Amino acid sequence: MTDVLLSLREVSRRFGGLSAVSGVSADILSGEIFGIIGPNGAGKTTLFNVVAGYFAPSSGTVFFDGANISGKSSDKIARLGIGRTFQAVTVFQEHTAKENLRRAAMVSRRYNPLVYFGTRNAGVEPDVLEQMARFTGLQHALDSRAGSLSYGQQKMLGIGMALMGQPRLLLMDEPAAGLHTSEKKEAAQLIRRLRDELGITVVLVEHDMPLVMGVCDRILVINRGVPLALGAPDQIKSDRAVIDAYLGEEYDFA
Ligand SMILES: Nc1ncnc2c1ncn2[C@@H]1O[C@H](COP(=O)(O)OP(=O)(O)OP(=O)(O)O)[C@@H](O)[C@H]1O
Repeated sequence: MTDVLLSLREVSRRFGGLSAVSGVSADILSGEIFGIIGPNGAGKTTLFNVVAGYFAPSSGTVFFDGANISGKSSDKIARLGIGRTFQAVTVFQEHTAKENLRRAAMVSRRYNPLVYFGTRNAGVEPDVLEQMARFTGLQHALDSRAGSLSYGQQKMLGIGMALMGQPRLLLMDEPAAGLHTSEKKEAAQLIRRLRDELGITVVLVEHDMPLVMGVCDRILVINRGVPLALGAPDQIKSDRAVIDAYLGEEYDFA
C-alpha cells in the first residue's frame, strides 16, 4: 500500500460571493511529484494558501500524514513539515545568500540533526549551509549579496530557504516563472532531485507545460475553482475537457 501524505477532501474556499476553490479532492502520495494546473484565476494559489494555512478552508478538510490540519496556522503547518516556495522572489536582497539560508533555518525552528540552536549563540553549522548551496547550485554565491544574484539564482535561493525547514512536503508556486530556457531545465532537474535525493514530496503549480508534463507523476486540473481532471500527464494532455478549458489544440509539448 502506498502512503497518502496529503489528502484534500472536498476543499472549498469562498471570498464573499466568489467560490475560488470548490469541492477539490485529491490524495497526494508520499514521494510523488504532483502538479496543479489551470487557467489564470482557477484557484491554484488559493488551494496552496489553504494547505499552507494562510486561509482556512470555507468547507472541507485537509489531512497531512493522517492528521487534520484544516484551519491550523501557517506557522504550525510549516513546523509539521510543509514548506512553500513563492512565485515571486522572496529573499532579503541586502543580505548574503548564506545569511538568507541561515535566517530561514532559524525562523523554521524545525528539528534538524545538522542544524543546532545553541542557547547563547543560536547558529547553523556552516556545513549545512554549504550542503544546501551545493544542492541549489549556489556554492559559489554563498557570500554574494542576494540582490546581486540573477533572478534564476534568487529563485534557487528561495528554494534553498524553504528546504532549511526540512519539509516533507514542498508546495512550489510557479518555480519556472521568469526563468530562461536553460534555467527551466535546471529547475526541472532540481524538482526531481528534491524527491529522489531528499525524499521530499512535491506539489507544484505551474503554467510551463513542458516542465509540468516532464516532471509530474500526476496532475490535477482545476478550472474556475472546480476540479476538471486528475491523471498522469499523457491522460491530461489528451483530455478533451482540459484541451478545451486550458491547453488549447495548438499546444506544443515538444
Ligand atoms: N484574498 C483574496 N480575496 C478575494 N479574492 C481572492 C483572494 N485571493 C484570490 N482571490 C480570487 O480567487 C480566484 C482564484 O485566484 P487564485 O489566485 O487562486 O488563482 P490562480 O489559479 O492561482 O491564478 P494564476 O494562475 O493567475 O496565479 C480569483 O478570482 C481571485 O481574484
